[in-house]
Amino acid sequence: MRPRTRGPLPEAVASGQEADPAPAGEWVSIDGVEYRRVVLCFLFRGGDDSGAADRIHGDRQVLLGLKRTGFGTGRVVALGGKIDGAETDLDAAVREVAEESGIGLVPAEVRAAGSITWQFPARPAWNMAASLFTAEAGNATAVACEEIEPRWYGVDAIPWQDMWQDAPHWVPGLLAGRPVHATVVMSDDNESVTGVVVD
Ligand SMILES: Nc1[nH]c(=O)nc2c1ncn2[C@H]1C[C@H](O)[C@@H](COP(=O)(O)OP(=O)(O)OP(=O)(O)O)O1
Repeated sequence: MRPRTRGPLPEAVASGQEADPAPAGEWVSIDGVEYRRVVLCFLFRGGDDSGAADRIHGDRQVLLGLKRTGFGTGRVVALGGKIDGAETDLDAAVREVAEESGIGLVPAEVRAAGSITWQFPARPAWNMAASLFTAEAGNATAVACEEIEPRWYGVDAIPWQDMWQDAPHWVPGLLAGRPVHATVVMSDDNESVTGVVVD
């Protein structure tokens, strides 16, 4: 992706037939399309984090959460959310993990793991561009908050049916320890997927 501008929200994001008020947050223009800037952080524990090819087996687990409020309510998602003001993507990831799970990460131990854009052509106000991160959580305990109910899943027991429909296209790479760069275009129902490119 090629970010061209970065800054406060546009007043509205036009969809052709309608113009939704743009949700608060930081917006970025990529190849002429506006996206709200967000972060996602996949926390892991147990198993083998050495980069071995068979690392996805064994007792390795990833922390996901049931979204209870806001965008994506009812879906299982990775921890994350909007970038606030001038904070860095890394700072946003550390803050969101703390807010949504109570787990305090050391920024230097959080790894950049790529990027993804989600385009909702029928609802451009929902377009988002995420920086992806991964981190080891050790034996830290995850605590639920109002917005999300975190839960550990075996990396070979991911609840795909409860996640966004695009997740099976790009999450497995992260679970296998590979950085992911993906673009997703959602269908007009804002649920199914029209196009996905994953590098
Ligand atoms: N198609 C999609 N597939 C996916 O797996 N995650 C998606 C997605 N579209 C958006 N997301 C994620 C990215 C982002 O972290 C999250 C929504 O951001 P937020 O948690 O900031 O939304 P909220 O409306 O809950 O924000 P607040 O009102 O500030 O709590 O949904």
